Amino acid sequence: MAIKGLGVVDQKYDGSNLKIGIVHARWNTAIIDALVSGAIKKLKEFGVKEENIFVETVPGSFELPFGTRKLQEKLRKTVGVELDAIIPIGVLIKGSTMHFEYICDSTTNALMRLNETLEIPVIFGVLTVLTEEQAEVRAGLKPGMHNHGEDWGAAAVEMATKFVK
Ligand SMILES: O=c1[nH]c(NC[C@H](O)[C@H](O)[C@H](O)CO)c([N+](=O)[O-])c(=O)[nH]1
Repeated sequence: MAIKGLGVVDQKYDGSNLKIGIVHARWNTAIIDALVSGAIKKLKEFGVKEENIFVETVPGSFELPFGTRKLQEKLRKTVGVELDAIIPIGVLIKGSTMHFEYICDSTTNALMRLNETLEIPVIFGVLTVLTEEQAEVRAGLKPGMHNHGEDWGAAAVEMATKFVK
């Protein structure tokens, strides 16, 4: 029996009144696109309306914290929308230098701190993998493998329902 993983996701959460932001990087786009699709698919399964899913992109994962914080501010200013949760999505793949480690660590800590700054759940949607194969597996791009983007969508709905609405 599989041990690791989120387990059964309780479908009782009603996402029909939730407004969810997704900020995704544009590095490793084949993986990003699969993760974003998985997150949106799961959000819709919980009843989140398409018009209440606000997607913005940034160049790379290092820009996710700034883009995540500014998306909430931009939506508040332009369309008067208050988000109930945000899902930053990025894919960091180890190269031949220490660049990967520094971006993983700094971005992860910055996103964690945003949970306090923004007062809404900021879901950790950043893959930090050693190979492209690991990224494909976690984006559900290998037969029978699970798309972690779905877990992030489910986490956003649960956290927003329990602690924001
Ligand atoms: O999202 C990523 N950004 C990456 N670098 C760009 C970085 O996030 C910034 O966009 C860039 O440094 C400009 O600030 C990556 N690598 O360098 O390998 C990567 O794998 N993934």
